[in-house]
Amino acid sequence: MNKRSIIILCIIATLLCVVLGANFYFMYYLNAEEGQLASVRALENMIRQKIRHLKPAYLNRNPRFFMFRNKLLKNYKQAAYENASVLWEIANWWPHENEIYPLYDSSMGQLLKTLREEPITRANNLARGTQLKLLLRLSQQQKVIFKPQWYPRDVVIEGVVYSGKDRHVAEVYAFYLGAVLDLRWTPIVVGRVVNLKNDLYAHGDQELQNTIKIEVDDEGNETYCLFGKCHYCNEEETVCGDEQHNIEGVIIYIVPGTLAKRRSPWQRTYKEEKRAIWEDDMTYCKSLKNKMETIRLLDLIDVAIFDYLIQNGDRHHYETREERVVLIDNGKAFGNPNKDHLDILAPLYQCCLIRKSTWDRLQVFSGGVLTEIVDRLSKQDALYPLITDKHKRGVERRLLVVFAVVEYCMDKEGDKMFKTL
Ligand SMILES: Nc1ncnc2c1ncn2[C@@H]1O[C@H](COP(=O)(O)OP(=O)(O)OP(=O)(O)O)[C@@H](O)[C@H]1O
Ligand SMILES: [Mn+2]
Repeated sequence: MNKRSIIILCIIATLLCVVLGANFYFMYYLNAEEGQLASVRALENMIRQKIRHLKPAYLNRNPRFFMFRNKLLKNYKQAAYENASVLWEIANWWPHENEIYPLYDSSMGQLLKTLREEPITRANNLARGTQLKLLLRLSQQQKVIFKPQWYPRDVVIEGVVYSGKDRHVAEVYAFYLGAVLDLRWTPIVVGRVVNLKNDLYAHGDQELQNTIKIEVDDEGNETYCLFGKCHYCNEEETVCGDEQHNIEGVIIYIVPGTLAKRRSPWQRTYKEEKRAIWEDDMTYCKSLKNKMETIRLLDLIDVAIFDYLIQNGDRHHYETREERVVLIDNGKAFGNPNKDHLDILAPLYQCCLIRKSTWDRLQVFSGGVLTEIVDRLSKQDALYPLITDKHKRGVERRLLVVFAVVEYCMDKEGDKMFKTL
């Protein structure tokens, strides 16, 4: 062999190695990805299987429910009051750690009435977060947050789980659902029809007034449209009043105390082409269990169940009050009643842990009772019915999924999955 042939042979060998190497790497990568996909699918199949074989107790009404129903209906029933200031003072003393209001308190029904009826005496833009919201003052005293209506109840938001703007009624629903499930970690919220002209523009500062467009037609009729001031706010996307200048919205009581914001370990990438580690790694919770206190993990698992029921897939950050998790910002729930994003439940099925009290409470509201009681409680709200029947069926369907996932975990972990922290 001459020198030239040797060089050519070497080049061919090197090229072969590179190509083969790349191929092997590619094949390895493919397999790894397939493996991950397979484990997610296997889990989904397991859950489907479990749902088909759920025990009757999960499907039927629980007789223990009646005891809870009467107390709930009594506690949240709107009641007359004399002095709103006194009630606000009481409510501002209520929060303890992440419990925003007590289990039972005769002031709750009165407080709800103050939020529905006390006059709005000041209105400003509130440029916190990314969505349009206002800071209102009631009776020159209590500050509350206002989120307006963007969509009719029956609109189906297509696309990814965090698509679209806020669904105002979701905040009210979250309040009652939290009360029912004894996750009293949400702000107190009521629906309210407010007048864009007389309540908001008339009591708005210059800045708010500058973000309200007033159009007058040929007959001299005015239309008021608010676009506000926030990250996503722009003059093309407005909330407009009807002929009387009324708009729907929700009044969110401000949680007293300091809130701290933290990145969720199950945060999405918010890029459709990029998946987060937790989305494919079914052992993701293992390392978290070492890094995070169990009480925090249990809080986040409660949050996951809550969010899954209402399909809030936008909890990129969670907030804490005195080191416990609060359920602030539930506006992105109820986007699409036909779709269940199982991955919102990842904290539950990846960690296979749940607070015993949450598990007991969920079972009290089996058999269609959960949406029934939220419906009964919210009958007094100005925005009733808060959600469509399709959404209600969605909540009930997902409750069964939660039961099935816990059954799956019980197979895997036994009773040690239940914690009392
Ligand atoms: N009821 C409340 N009590 C106290 N603080 C609140 C309350 N609601 C909201 N906040 C504060 O205002 C911030 C923004 O509110 P929120 O998260 O509802 O807005 P958002 O526009 O939906 O935000 P994002 O785009 O991040 O989802 C919260 O992070 C919280 O710190
Ligand atoms: Mn939000």
